Amino acid sequence: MTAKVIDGKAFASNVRAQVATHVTRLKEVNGLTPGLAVVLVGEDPASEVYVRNKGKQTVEVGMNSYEHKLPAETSEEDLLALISRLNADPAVHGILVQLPLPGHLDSDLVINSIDPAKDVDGFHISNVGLLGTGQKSMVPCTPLGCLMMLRDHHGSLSGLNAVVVGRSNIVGKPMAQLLLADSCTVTIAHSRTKDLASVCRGADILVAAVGRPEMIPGDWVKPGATVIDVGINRIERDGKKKLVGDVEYGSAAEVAGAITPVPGGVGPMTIACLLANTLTACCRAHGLPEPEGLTA
Ligand SMILES: Nc1nc2c(c(=O)[nH]1)N[C@@H](CN(C=O)c1ccc(C(=O)N[C@@H](CCC(=O)O)C(=O)O)cc1)CN2
Repeated sequence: MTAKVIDGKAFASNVRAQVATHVTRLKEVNGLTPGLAVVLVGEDPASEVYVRNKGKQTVEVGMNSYEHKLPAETSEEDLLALISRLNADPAVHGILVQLPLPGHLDSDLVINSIDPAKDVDGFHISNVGLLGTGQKSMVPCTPLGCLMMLRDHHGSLSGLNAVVVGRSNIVGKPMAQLLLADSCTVTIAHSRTKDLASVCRGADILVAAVGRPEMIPGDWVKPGATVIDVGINRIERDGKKKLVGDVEYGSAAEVAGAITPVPGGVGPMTIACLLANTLTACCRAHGLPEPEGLTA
């Protein structure tokens, strides 16, 4: 079997087009323009690229983008003061602090200082709790993107065996909650899981989010399974720099029914879902109906 390749770039472009249509209507009918504030502390090169792309795509869908670039040595007090101002600003519907933060800043403290209604990353402890208890929340962007692609491919996910490899707060745990809410039977596996290979072989849906280059080979994949590769690992091979996922793409694509590539799979969906979440936050802030198909 050769797997169907799930094209995240095309999917993300479609999500952005839907967001743009809603934004146009919000402006025309309600006189509202959703606004997203992105805060970057320090000069991490990958983060700078992500933040630049976030700002560019925010403007492209017709929203207002507010970028705050702070020096690496910014104090916690100054960062919290900025977030407090953004929380109070009615033009800002979404706030995002780019991760990772420099080591002297307490990420949990910073994230939990964001107004949960504006927490478009879905990382605030209130949103984590709401998601875990099946209540309306802001949903983390990467898992939301994975869910959209899975729903599109399968229709219903009900009753499917899903294995999520990785237990991070940003991807693994929220992904598992979303799959559970869609009535999958969910296993969260990780580096200490016994016989990880056979756990993975039981998965109809295999989500790899461990951050270890090509850790999952094709013979861990159940024939016909859907493989969602969240890994973004920069490696050097034959003297060339390369981006690979957590799954060994070549061997897995021979066995799987469908698979996301790296690059061009899950990655582009992260920013598309950030825009969708900002739109959702704006609609909720103004008591308007939420955009259909763009939330969990
Ligand atoms: N506050 C947050 N910080 C971080 C998040 C997040 O969701 N919120 N996620 C990642 C970085 N990230 C967005 O911030 C992100 C990662 C990857 C991509 C992407 O499009 N990847 C491309 C490859 C791009 C490349 O060449 O590097 C792909 O997979 O095709 C977008 C956004 C950590 N921090």
